[in-house]
Amino acid sequence: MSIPGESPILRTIDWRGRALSLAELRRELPRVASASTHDAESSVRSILDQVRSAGLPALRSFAERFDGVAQEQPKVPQAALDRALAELDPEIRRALEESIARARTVALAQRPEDVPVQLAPGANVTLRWEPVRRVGLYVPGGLAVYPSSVIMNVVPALAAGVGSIALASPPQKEFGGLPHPSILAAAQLLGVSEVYAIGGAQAIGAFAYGIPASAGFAGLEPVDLVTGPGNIYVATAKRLVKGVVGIDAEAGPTEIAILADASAPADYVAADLISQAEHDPFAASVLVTDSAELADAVQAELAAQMGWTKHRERVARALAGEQSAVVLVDTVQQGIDVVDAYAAEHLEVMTENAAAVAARVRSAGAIFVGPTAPVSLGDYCAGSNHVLPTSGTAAFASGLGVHTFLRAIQVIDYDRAALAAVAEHIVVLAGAEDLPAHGDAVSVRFADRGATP
Ligand SMILES: NC(=O)c1ccc[n+]([C@@H]2O[C@H](COP(=O)([O-])OP(=O)(O)OC[C@H]3O[C@@H](n4cnc5c(N)ncnc54)[C@H](O)[C@@H]3O)[C@@H](O)[C@H]2O)c1
Ligand SMILES: N[C@H](CO)Cc1c[nH]c[nH+]1
Ligand SMILES: [Zn+2]
Repeated sequence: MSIPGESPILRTIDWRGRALSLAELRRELPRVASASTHDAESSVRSILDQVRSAGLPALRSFAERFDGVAQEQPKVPQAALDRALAELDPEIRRALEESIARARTVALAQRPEDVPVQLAPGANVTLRWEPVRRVGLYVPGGLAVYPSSVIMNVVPALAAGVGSIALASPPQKEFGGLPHPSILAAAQLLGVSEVYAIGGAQAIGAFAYGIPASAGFAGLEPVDLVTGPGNIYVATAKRLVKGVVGIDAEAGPTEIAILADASAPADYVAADLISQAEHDPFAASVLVTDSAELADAVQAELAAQMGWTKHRERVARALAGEQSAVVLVDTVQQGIDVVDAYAAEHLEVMTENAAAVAARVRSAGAIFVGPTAPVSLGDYCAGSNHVLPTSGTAAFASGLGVHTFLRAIQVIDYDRAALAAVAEHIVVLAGAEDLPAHGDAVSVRFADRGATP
């Protein structure tokens, strides 16, 4: 299928006959978005500093500079939320409602139970799940607008029992400086009324540090946790405010890796690679295959499909970037080793016995099994969450879910007899650590206090 003389869309990394080295893989298939995150760091740091020190005037100036919007204050009035839902296209409303229903079913089922453990009569340790008090949810709106990300952020937060939710999305010039109406409508559908027209790093700063009230603006209370996806500026800002507030995983520019063998339909593979490349020029699309024939067929399909795909310029930049490639391997097992080392945000498995192969994968934000589970399904309507770890952080981080919005509190409840049973061990260990006051704090409870006067 490859067209002789036509240059391939994706570069090829030939890993056949080579042992896998994580360091080499990282060098040959770099996360360009991650490298650019470091470049963005100094400008993002300055944005955050200005938001922290100047508050509202800084937000105004960034809205003007980055979004081309003259903004008095960023809070979206309730009337605008009402209007957005009233005017929402009924077909889009039905699709959003289906997406919400599926996400909610999954999120509610994933709520963990408390874990009470009795170690002896009167000796109890319980793991108690408590929702985060107040969260700030970011919904992107630069190159594309993401009402689906409203759902992915809000539904698990509500399922976890978060009591206070603020949401921010970039102001849009063509909508009078408000976020896109579909975003407002999705927020209103979910009952979120604290919505701000703030984009990028400045939104993350506003959530982390809060914005004091001033004339005509009631202020923005700082949050305890910031979640949500975004471009390199958003991802960098989240990384920089971590510690001041909690963050979910890094959910930066989108990535798709596809592990496929000769059984995979080349047109599906190409369509899926393009689907995620259309998010961002920094998006990564990677095919890992043991079939040189499939690789050729996918290259030809990419060339054909790029002829008609709407955002072909963005897609072409993403596919031509160093972050995108075809990786040729000897076997599907070697392919599993490569995708494990790569730890993609999204991994599709399109091989014979896809479920069995997927079960052997250890690192990915989400795994899509077989030819009828494309990433687009998870983006909108699978019931799974599309806010997922990027840049290899899937090696240690998870996608957004109810767990993101919960904290595990350990509750220790020992009665006197239960404490007495371990008192000696505590005194001994405290002595071994040369922290005798720790032992004394136990011994005092068993000392004879004499008769009460
Ligand atoms: N990993 C995930 O879970 C996930 C999910 C959905 C979307 N995404 C990603 O989210 C991103 C959305 O990006 P987007 O750009 O469309 O929207 P965005 O809302 O993330 O970014 C737009 C904002 O970026 C800021 N900005 C633009 N240029 C800037 C500059 N030069 N300096 C500082 N700030 C600047 C502006 O404030 C603007 O409002 C894409 O990369 C997409 O792949 C990731
Ligand atoms: N693929 C994105 C996650 O990286 C999510 C998304 C939203 N809309 C379309 N796609
Ligand atoms: Zn997508």
